[in-house]
Amino acid sequence: MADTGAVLEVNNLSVSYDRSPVVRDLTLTVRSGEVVALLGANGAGKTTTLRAISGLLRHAPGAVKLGGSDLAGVAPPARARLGIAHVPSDRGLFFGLTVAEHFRLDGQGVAGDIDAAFDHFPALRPLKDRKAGLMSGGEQQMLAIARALARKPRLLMLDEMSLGLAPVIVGRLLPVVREYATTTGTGVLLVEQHVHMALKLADRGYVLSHGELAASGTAAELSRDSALLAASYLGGEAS
Ligand SMILES: Nc1ncnc2c1ncn2[C@@H]1O[C@H](COP(=O)(O)OP(=O)(O)OP(=O)(O)O)[C@@H](O)[C@H]1O
Repeated sequence: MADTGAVLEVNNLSVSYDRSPVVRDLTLTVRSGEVVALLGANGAGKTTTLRAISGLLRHAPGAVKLGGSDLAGVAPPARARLGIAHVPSDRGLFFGLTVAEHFRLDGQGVAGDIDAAFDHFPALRPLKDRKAGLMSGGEQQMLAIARALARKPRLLMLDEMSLGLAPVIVGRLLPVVREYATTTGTGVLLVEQHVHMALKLADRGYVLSHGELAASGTAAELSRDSALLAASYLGGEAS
């Protein structure tokens, strides 16, 4: 088990689109081996937060640190090389490419790399030569996550991995992520609509409301405070 230092530190992060602030003064931490849930209603600023951490949106100096190093001014590809893997909600796949070709595209072409990725998701193994566009939503999400894991990230960010998937499928994917974090020390920041499912396996969580931090705590604490979660969530999923 790796050390438990902070992999990601977000300090007073503020992000604007065309000068309208969308994320305000957000501070959060993801430690090595932790799964941290980032929760909140539609439009609360979760995706914007992940995009700023990836370097796709500008942020102030000191607002995003990876392993203690300030990432201000570091471009997205360089952040990826430093160990940030970001799986966007559309999964970032190429429908005309096969499973194996996705790994080759990422420079993970050797059999050992692909095999290690398939160890996390054995269901992908027989689909090696299948085009992503011909796979089910669950299989596509497995590929998207396996691709990210094959890069052995220090920080894995998953945006709405459950989008379009049946809860039973999500219930199979999330434990793989949990196990990966625990065994490798990778920190995971998980944006998830299925609040209860996320809090069941997360260590801690942060709740965003209108771009600001509305609550934070251990997953157990947040799960108990269903009134607060529901209030922050508008949709009332937390009841
Ligand atoms: N490219 C953009 N230009 C302008 N405003 C944007 C842009 N992307 C998002 N927004 C706005 O920023 C706010 C936060 O959006 P964001 O996607 O970060 O929320 P979210 O919490 O991830 O919600 P969702 O679950 O709907 O994706 C919303 O009001 C959204 O309309």
